[in-house]
Amino acid sequence: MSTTLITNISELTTVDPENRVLHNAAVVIENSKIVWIGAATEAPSADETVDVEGRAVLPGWVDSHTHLVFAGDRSAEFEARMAGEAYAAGGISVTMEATRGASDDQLKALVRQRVAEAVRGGTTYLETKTGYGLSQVEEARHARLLAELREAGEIDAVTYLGAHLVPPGEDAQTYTELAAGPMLQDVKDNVQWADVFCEEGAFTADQSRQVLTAAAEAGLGLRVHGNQLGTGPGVKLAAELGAASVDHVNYLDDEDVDALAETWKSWDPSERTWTPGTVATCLPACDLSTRQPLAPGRRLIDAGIEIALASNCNPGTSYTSSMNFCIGTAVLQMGLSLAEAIRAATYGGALALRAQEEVGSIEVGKRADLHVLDAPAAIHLAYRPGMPLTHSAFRAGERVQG
Ligand SMILES: N=CN[C@@H](CCC(=O)O)C(=O)O
Ligand SMILES: [Zn+2]
Repeated sequence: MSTTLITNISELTTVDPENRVLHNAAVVIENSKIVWIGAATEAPSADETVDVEGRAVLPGWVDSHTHLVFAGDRSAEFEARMAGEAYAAGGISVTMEATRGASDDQLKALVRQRVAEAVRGGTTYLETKTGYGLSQVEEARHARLLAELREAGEIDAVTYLGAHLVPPGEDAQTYTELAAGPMLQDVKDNVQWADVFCEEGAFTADQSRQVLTAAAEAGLGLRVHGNQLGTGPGVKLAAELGAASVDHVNYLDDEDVDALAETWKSWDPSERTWTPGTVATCLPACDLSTRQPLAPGRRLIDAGIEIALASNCNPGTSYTSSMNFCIGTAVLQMGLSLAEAIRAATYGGALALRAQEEVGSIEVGKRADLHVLDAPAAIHLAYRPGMPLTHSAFRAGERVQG
C-alpha cells in the first residue's frame, strides 16, 4: 500500500455533485484511488509528496469519442475543404484503403502514438473505435488489436463501428446484414460498445436500428453518430433505443431536443442518482474542421440534457486529441461557462461511457485521474487558448505525464 500527497494546489476543480472549487487544497492518493481531499494545511502525511507549486488541478479529461485505428493521410482533403469543398462521408473509404494495408504492429504503434499524444494533453480515460476496416476480417482485426491495448491498460473502452460507411461497390442492405450478423459476432467479445453512423450517405434509420438492435442483443452498450451533416433520424433513434450517447448533434429540431430531454427525466443531476439518459456529445474540433455550425451545447444544457465534450480524433474530420482546445472553444464560442465545459469533458464523458462511478470527478473513492495545469486557475484554458497548459497528469494514481 503506497500513499501520495499532492499539495499546494491553488485551485482544485472537483466536478463533484456540489461543483466545489477548493483553494489552497491537497489530495491524497492511495494506490489507484483518491482517499482524501481538503485544505492543504490539514492534509495527512503520505509516503510521497508532490508539490504542484500553486498550479490548478482538475479531473483528467475523459475523451469519450475517438477513432485512433487508422493509417494514411487526408491532409489534402482537409486543405480542399478549407478552400470551399464540403465534407462528405465518402472520405472514410480513403482511410479504409490505407488502414487495410497496415500490419498489426504498424496499427498498434500508430494507436499508441496517438494515445500518448492524448495523455500529453491531460486525457486519462479514453474510448476509441473500429470503423476503418469495413470488412469482417478487418473489423475483427481492429477490435482484437484494441482489446489487447485495453487489456494492457493503455485505453479504457472500445467501440465497434462496423456501420461507419457502406464500402464502395457493396450493396447497402447486404453490408448491413453483415455488420448486424457475422461481423458483430466476430467482434463482440473484444468490445464494450456498438456505434453506427446514421446519416445521409452512411446508414439509414432502419439500417442503423438493425445493427444497434443486434448489438444490444449481443450485450453491447449503444452509441450513435447522428445529425452531423443535417437534420435526420439519428438523435431520435438514439433516444428510442436508450443509447448512452448520441454524438455530433449539430442539426437539431425541437423534437430532437425534446426526445433527448425525455431520457433525462429519471435522473437527478444534483444527487447524480437514478438512471442516466442519452448524453449529447459535442465535438467542437470536428465542427470547426468540417465548417459545420458548432453543436448547440448551450441549448442542450438549458433543456436539462447532460452533454459531453470529446475530441473525435480521426484523420477525416478532426485530427486532434486536444481536449484543452475543445474546452477553449466551448467557452469562447459555444456559450458554455468554464465549469460547464470542464464538467462536460470529465463527468459528461464518463456518463457517456457509463463510467461515472469510476472516473470523471475528484471524489474520495474514485480512480485517481488528475490533470495538473501549468496555470494557477483553470480559466487559463480559455484565456490562453493554444498554449501548452498541461503540466502533468496522473492516471489511476500513476504519473503518466510530466
Ligand atoms: N462521422 C463519422 N465519422 C467520423 C469521420 C470519419 C472520417 O471522415 O474519416 C466522425 O466522427 O466525424
Ligand atoms: Zn466519430
